[in-house]
Amino acid sequence: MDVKSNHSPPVLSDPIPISKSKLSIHSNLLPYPQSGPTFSSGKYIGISRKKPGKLDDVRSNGWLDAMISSSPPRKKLNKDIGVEVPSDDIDVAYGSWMLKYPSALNSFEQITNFARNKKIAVFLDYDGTLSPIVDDPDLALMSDDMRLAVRNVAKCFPTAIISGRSCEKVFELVGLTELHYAGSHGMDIMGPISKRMSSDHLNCIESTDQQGKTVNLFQPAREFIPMIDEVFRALVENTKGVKGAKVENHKFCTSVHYRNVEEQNWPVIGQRVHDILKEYPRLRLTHGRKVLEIRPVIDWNKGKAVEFLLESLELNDSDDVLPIYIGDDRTDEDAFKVLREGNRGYGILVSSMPKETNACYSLKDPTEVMKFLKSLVTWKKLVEYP
Ligand SMILES: O=P(O)(O)OC[C@H]1O[C@H](O[C@H]2O[C@H](CO)[C@@H](O)[C@H](O)[C@H]2O)[C@H](O)[C@@H](O)[C@@H]1O
Repeated sequence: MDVKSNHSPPVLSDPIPISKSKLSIHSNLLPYPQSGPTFSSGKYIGISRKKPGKLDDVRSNGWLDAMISSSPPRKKLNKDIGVEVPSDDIDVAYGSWMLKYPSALNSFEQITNFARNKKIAVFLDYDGTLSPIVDDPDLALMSDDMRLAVRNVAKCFPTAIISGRSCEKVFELVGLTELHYAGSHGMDIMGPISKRMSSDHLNCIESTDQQGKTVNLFQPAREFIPMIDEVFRALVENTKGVKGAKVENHKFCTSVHYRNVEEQNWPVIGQRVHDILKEYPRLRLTHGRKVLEIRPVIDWNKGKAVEFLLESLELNDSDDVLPIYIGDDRTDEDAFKVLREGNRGYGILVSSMPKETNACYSLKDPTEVMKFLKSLVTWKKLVEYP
């Protein structure tokens, strides 16, 4: 199945400005390290209160560049596409970027023509996709209209939300029981009950969800819970002097937000995280939207979570199924890549800025996401009851 073949091979924009060989930095401290194997067990290293490293670390290993380029503000100078350009030029750049990643709304007919006689499965990211990006992560609420749109979609198509937040937190924010949830970048999946999945996958057990419904719980990074908790506490301690910094514990990963930190202190926050992470070779760093995300070095991500959920939902026959994944973040690229590489479905990037992506289509913001979800429901009803 050739979902969309008119796109050149994707180039990720994640900045890795210097070669790994030039500096002898441990791979977990380089930006966007490759996923590695799962480690069976082992004691983690306690944090030694050593002298903090020099701020040069975060400059030389590319962290600072990645921090600066994440979530660039609109109508300001844009460093995300490599050069600083005024906002008018950004609009022009956005227009030509959209030739490559057309609006999923304008291309709706093309998408649904392809979906005819197929089962659509919908995967949604939360922050920046269903809720707008706001300064305080605790206030990233989705609107009632959006909740209704997601609910209606979930009634028509198998639907899952795959978020960087903990499963509990994202369920608390969304509050819908009609869909499946995967938290911690897919490392905490609450999927449909499946005997085959629990026998095929280690770390997959039967459990009950918040409503007492039996679910399949898949937690491939279970053994890292104490380590993440330890690192979370160290991060809280080490960043508490930096005004605006906020640390979140997502059980299988932890996030350090710098959105509200003065830009002049970004090297400080980066360096503090760096100093802690270098004590934990089994953890790695990824960059989100003004957030540093620390997670286990295991071969698992949102792309694997999509594959796992498709299998759990018995939707992994790719000729018959069209998965659609909508997300805004770098971590969503793993899911876009899975869909693109297998020619399996459509990735839709939510962005109002030009960005390199593995997605096929784009939507500007959560408002457009909502319009797209509503259109899917209308289309489904028309197909069913013409
Ligand atoms: O995978 P997601 O559902 O997109 O989660 C990714 C991160 O989202 C949250 O942070 C982002 O949204 C915040 C609220 O709008 C914003 O303040 C922050 O700057 C963004 O990075 C969440 O708080 C993180 O823990 C998630 O990892």
